[in-house]
Amino acid sequence: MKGSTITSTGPETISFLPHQLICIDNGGYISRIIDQTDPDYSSTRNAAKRQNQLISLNEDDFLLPGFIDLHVHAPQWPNAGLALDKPLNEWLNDYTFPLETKYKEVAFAKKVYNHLIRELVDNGTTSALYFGTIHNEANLELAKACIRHQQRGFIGQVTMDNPDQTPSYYRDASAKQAISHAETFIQQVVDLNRTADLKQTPVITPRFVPSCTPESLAGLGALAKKYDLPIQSHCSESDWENDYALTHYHKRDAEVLDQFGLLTDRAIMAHGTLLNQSDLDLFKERGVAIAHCPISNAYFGNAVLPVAKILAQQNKIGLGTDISGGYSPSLYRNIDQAIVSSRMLHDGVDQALPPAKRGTSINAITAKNGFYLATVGGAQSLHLKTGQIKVGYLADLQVVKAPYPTFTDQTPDDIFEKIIYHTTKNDIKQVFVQGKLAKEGHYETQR
Ligand SMILES: O=c1[nH]c(=O)c2nc[nH]c2[nH]1
Repeated sequence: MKGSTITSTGPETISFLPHQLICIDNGGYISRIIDQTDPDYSSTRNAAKRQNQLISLNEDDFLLPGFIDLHVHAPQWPNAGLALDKPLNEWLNDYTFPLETKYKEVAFAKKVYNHLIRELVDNGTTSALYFGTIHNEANLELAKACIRHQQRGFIGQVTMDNPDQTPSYYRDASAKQAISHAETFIQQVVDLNRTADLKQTPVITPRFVPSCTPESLAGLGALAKKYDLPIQSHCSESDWENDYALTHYHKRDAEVLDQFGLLTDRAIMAHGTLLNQSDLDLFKERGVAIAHCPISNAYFGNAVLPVAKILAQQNKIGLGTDISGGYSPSLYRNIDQAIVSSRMLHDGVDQALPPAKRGTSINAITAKNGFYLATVGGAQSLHLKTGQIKVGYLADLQVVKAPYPTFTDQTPDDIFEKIIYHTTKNDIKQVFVQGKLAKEGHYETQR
């Protein structure tokens, strides 16, 4: 591939390099990056051209790493944009659970999941961490849709067996049955992977503390250990959820998950808007990552996650769309919202207060911080060697056409910021996952 690359090199930094040749090996890894000043540049480019394997980007195209979405409720895609003004508990009971129960029909699952995965890939998302439903067969359709559309999926069979907090029409019959279904799903994905080029990963998925019994939480902790698998759940996502843990376990939400062996360095906890300092310290000690879902948090979070503080104290953190608590399938829009929310956290929101009392001491985040979360932060959270354009890393890439013409001279930082704020799926011309084309562009090879 020949063109300009933009990649995150740290929370505050990017590298912007024009005229690069990115060589990708047969396994889908970046094997070499050659600068135009390198004596091998012309011969390598010409050899690729002769073999009909050169993809050349235009001057106003840029090669970025694919994005990593750390929190998607796949079955909620038909509800994206609905009922966001309801409180979390009401939203779950009146909108979300009635929809999720429909996935007992495999044909419905197949239709929705194929549409969703296509949409996410078209928006530049090359890896994603999914909540499915309690239905084994539907979850398997989700894994198949990821393979079909060439996306690296991490897929959870959701566990929710607490009769006090789940409706009778949508719950696991017992803790024992929930654990057995979770184990069956792990084996089904292992079987599916035998014939798949792009491997999918099963994920241990207690929905959240309120919807599980202590027995299922303990069983899932044991299963995660037995198979050494990633774990996902929600943690301290709202006042209601925090109060539930305090009332029922006399512990904080994070401490309950920890008690059951669910906070490991492969765990990714969604939201965390109300994590306190001791929770964050516990997360850091255990290596737990936070999936920051800024659009969803604006509706259900009851607070703004202090991202600058979390980055400064080096907790693991990435970004999630949280479909359908978040309405947008685009991580670009979630980066934008993360920046906007952080500015409001810093400056404050109550205009009746004097400026000195209005905000907080937590700094606003930048486009570079957001880009880091959507790429490097996500990759670290999932233990993936991707998220950067770097030798030895997976070639998970997106080709973005600068959304608007440049009317004036622009620095690399200007170009980068405009891409972050303006890119829509129509500006993403091609997407590659593990070196293979996942979104068709209109490129001629060999230009
Ligand atoms: O944003 C959310 N979406 C959900 O589906 C959910 N379930 C528990 N807690 C949740 N939060």
